Amino acid sequence: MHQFQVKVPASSANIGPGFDVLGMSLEVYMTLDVQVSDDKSECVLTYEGDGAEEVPLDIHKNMITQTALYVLRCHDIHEFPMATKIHVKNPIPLGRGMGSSGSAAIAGVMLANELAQLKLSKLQMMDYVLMIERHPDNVMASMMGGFVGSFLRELSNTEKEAMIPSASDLLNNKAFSRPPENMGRYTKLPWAPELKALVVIPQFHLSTSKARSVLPSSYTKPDVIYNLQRLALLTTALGQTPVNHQVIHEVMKDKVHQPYRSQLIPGLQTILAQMTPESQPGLCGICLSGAGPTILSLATDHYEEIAEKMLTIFKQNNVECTYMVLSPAFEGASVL
Ligand SMILES: Nc1ncnc2c1ncn2[C@@H]1O[C@H](COP(=O)(O)OP(=O)(O)O)[C@@H](O)[C@H]1O
Ligand SMILES: N[C@@H](CCOP(=O)(O)O)C(=O)O
Repeated sequence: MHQFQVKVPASSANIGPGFDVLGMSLEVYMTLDVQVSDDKSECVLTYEGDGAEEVPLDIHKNMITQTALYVLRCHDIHEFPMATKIHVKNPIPLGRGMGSSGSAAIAGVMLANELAQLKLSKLQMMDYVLMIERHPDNVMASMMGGFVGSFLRELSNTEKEAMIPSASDLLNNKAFSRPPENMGRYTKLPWAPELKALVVIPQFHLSTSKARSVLPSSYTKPDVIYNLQRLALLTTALGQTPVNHQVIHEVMKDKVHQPYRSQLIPGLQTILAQMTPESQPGLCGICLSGAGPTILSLATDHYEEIAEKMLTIFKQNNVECTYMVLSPAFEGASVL
């Protein structure tokens, strides 16, 4: 009997101006409890947690097991070992901007790595994750842990061909290509210990693909410079202690994705305009978490007051929410 547990944290990506660059892992974990026995029974997938009514239990339709089967196919293995039993416990809200799809892709790659004893490192596993997620910010933070900056190296023309099949076609075995090697690069960034993440989670879903589809294909030079200036200072400001609330608030502003996504998230513009360190003691910065609709606030205290103010504004826009106060998950994804 081979037993193991895969544990993957949620993430909050972008952190304002760091679109597709910055992300932080959050102490909300999805776990997979896996048993492989010697009997000849079928593979069984069970699930509890967010979205239980929508997550498919067919291993050829569930994103976690589809990802695992894709990784196995890349190693000329075409099925799970007989009698593999996988129980998923997932508190990460689906489709809310807390990295659920990234965490699912990571879990699937780590599942394959363990089942087939592929002995892939975290960075080697990231190549497979990036064939599914295609941007490194959320998944590098979940995989490596903490506050993380990342980028994708330039690919050769041959390597670019490997990226032609869509993630969906790879997952559904409608196309096949192996990942280019060492695609992702990252660095762990300092984090001020007094900073906590307050996530206010609207009850409606917003798919990342939808939220990416409303972004323009080009930007003005002033808007690019606006984000570059803030991004450069943000990576330092979040690591300095004591934190400077006013500086963090200013350098967490964005003009690359949030203005275009506000049409999809009622209340976002009002919240970003009204929530400042002056109006909300304890608040540092505030931004969309990933592709949304969740909003991330970084604060040093008064978390409940900050949350209640945002819940009120969302309620005025007919949006019901929940909230969590979280620290970064500094250890990232793991197999126990
Ligand atoms: N634990 C999971 N198990 C299976 N599928 C998942 C899981 N988590 C996420 N997904 C898939 O990813 C989708 C959400 O991905 P996405 O739109 O990128 O939103 P998010 O901001 O949560 O990453 C879900 O609708 C589901 O199809
Ligand atoms: N940079 C991406 C981040 C998506 O994060 P997710 O948690 O919503 O999957 C984007 O903003 O599209």
